[in-house]
Amino acid sequence: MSPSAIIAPSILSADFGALGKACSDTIGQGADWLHVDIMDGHFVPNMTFGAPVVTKIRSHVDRPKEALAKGTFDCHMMISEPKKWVKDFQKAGCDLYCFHYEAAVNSTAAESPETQSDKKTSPKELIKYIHDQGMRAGVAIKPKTDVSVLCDLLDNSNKDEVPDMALVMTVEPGFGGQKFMPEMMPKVEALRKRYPELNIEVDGGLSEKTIDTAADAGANVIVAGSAVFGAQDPADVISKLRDAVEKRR
Ligand SMILES: O=C(CO)[C@@H](O)[C@H](O)COP(=O)(O)O
Repeated sequence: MSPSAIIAPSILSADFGALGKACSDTIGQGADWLHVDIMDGHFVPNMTFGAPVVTKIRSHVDRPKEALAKGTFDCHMMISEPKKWVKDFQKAGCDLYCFHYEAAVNSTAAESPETQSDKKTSPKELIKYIHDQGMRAGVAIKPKTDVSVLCDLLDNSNKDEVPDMALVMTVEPGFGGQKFMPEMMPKVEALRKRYPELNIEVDGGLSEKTIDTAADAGANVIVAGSAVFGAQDPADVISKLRDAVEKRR
């Protein structure tokens, strides 16, 4: 049986002027996780916010002890230097640090003084580093990236270096409100077939109209920004997204 449905509203579509309340409201409306889009204006052509904002919004959400409980902060790091910010986000209350494979393989920047000699960190080293800080690690791929890069990481026998979640982007990262790309579904199908228990997240253009396609392919972690925060009844949308995933398990 595949893992249970996890609905993670993307707060990119929330009211940034009242972000703390928006986060606690969406958890109250049935969301499991909060999907927090971190953009640096370099890896993607848009900017959001950094760790200090995560610290503040974290204080608005109850945090049960279990790591994968309601209110898990699922931070989607659309940034060019993913290793540089691991410790800051851990301190801020991030539970799941999801970096982009493309950023990790291209990152050549020096980070904190302790890692300055280590100019390049491989994705598997970065996963271990995230685990060492006590967070779960996710790896995201952009639409043009082949799913085989995720399989290579997931097939590693050293569990410390294996991601806890795979994120298949269903839009080009950078903005909310874009059109879902159904042509990404073969990636999700391939992952689900090979890793029945993996948390597979899809992100971009998910709504009541597109959820069946994603759920049929095997996605169980559903990110939805405009569909939830733009809804008259967000609780109803969250419930419908969940039902669509659950009925296929
Ligand atoms: O990562 C991103 C965009 O880069 C997403 O998380 C979007 O914020 C999802 O928004 P919708 O497509 O659901 O409106």
